[in-house]
This record gives sequence, structure tokens and C-alpha cells, in this order.
Amino acid sequence: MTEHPVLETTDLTIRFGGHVAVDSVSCAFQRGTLTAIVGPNGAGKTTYFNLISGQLRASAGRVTLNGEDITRLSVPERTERGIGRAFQLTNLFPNLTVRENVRLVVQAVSGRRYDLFSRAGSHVELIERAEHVLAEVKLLDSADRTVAALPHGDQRKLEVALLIALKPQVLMFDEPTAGMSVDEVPAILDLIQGLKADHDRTILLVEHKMDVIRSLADRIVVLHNGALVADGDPQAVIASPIVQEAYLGMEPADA
Ligand SMILES: Nc1ncnc2c1ncn2[C@@H]1O[C@H](COP(=O)(O)OP(=O)(O)OP(=O)(O)O)[C@@H](O)[C@H]1O
Repeated sequence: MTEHPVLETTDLTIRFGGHVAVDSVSCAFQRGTLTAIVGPNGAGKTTYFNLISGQLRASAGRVTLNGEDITRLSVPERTERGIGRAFQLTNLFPNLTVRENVRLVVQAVSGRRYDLFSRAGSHVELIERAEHVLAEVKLLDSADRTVAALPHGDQRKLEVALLIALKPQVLMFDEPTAGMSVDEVPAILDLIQGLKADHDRTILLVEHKMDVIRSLADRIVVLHNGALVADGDPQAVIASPIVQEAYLGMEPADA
């Protein structure tokens, strides 16, 4: 029996004036999967993400999380329910250390969710939880450095750390390797690969780079002109001539 999807969009649509940027997209995301959302520039990928995370409000259709309709909820309300989006965090404290930044988020989440259960929110447990998050993103060695002194790649890792400290059910990455130098890319890919080890997580990834998609995705969804035009197993989607030529701009030989 198939599990109920964690996240689902149904006929999700947004119009900007006369332009339909996301066009009646129906798609369900299962727990424990990583889905890459691909398509040419302007296909509607980021807009689709914005509709899921709440930065934009839909013109029609709905978004549900564990069956609850969240279409009209604000970004913080969606975050609270478990939608986490990486690289959108503006709340890094540059003059605090990596560890202090992580502890602040862990503490804030703890206060939010466990305030009546003092044991769960005890000081020792918060510290341990922060160390666990730091270990997961492989930042223990840099934990005492101030954020301002971190290399760019480590700042990205810290952003992932703050995301997972929020304990989201759905983790969204919009071009996580964009702007990275070639030597920084493998670490962030390893990190995202590692996030899949926790099978409670559902990961959505917007990405252009085929090698990244190939190494991470369990499934590929293709958007074109705002509409969902292909959805399935990565190999099959990548190999399909229509997708290669029309939507990914590749020659079949590149696959
Ligand atoms: N706030 C907005 N107002 C008007 N048009 C918008 C707005 N946001 C996006 N669009 C339009 O919607 C379409 C989809 O844009 P979107 O950024 O979602 O595409 P994308 O697939 O993420 O592209 P890219 O790969 O280049 O990032 C584009 O035609 C874009 O110009």
C-alpha cells in the first residue's frame, strides 16, 4: 500500500497579469524521497517553490502538507508545520560562532514545540542536539569560528545546519550549488545525499546541472511553460527524447 504523500500540490496555478507562470501543477511527494524539479529557464521552477513555501500565494489550486490545506498560510506558519527552505535564511548572526548560531535555532525550535515538556527542552539536550546538527553537516571542526570568518562553502553548510535544526519534514533546495566554486560542490552534494539517510525527510531540489541530478534524485519532475510535462524515474525521464531536446536543451548523446 502506498503511503499518503507528505506534500501535495493540486492544480496549483499562479498568474502574473496574463502570464501563467505555474499552470495547474498536480504532484505528490512521498516521505523519504528526493525529487529534482527541472526545466528550461523561465519554466516556473522557482515560482512553484515559492508557492509551496508560501512566498507567493496561488491564484488557484492548493498545497497540502500531511493532508492539511496550507495554501493560505504564511511562510512562518508553513515553516512551523514542517516546510523548510534552504538558502533563504537571513538570520545568520555574523559575529557569533557557528555553534552559537546553531544553538540559537535549536533553542528557538525547542521553545516553540516543547515548552510544556521541560525535560525535552533541557539545556543538556539542546546542546547535544546542536552538536548532532553540527556533526551532520560536518561543521564540528569549524564550530568555534565566527560566521563572518567562514569560507563560502562552510557558510552554505551552516545554512543547511540551520535548516535541519528546524526539523523540517520537507526540505527545499533551489540550486544549492549555484555560485559555488568547483571544489566546493562535492561537499554540498555529499551533504544533501547524507540528508536522505533520515528517511522521514522529503527533499525537493531545483537544479540545472545534470550530474547533480543524476547523483541525487530518486525522481525527476519536468516543468515547461509552467506545466508539468514529465515525471518519473530519473533514467527514463533523462533518456526521453522529448525531454532531452525540448526541455533540457541537450543532445541525446549527453545523457
Ligand atoms: N513576481 C513575478 N512577476 C511577474 N512575473 C514573474 C514573477 N516571478 C516569476 N515570473 C515569471 O514567471 C516565469 C517563471 O519564472 P521562474 O523564475 O519560476 O522560472 P524558473 O524555472 O525558476 O527559471 P530559472 O531556471 O531561470 O530560475 C517567468 O516567465 C518569470 O518571468
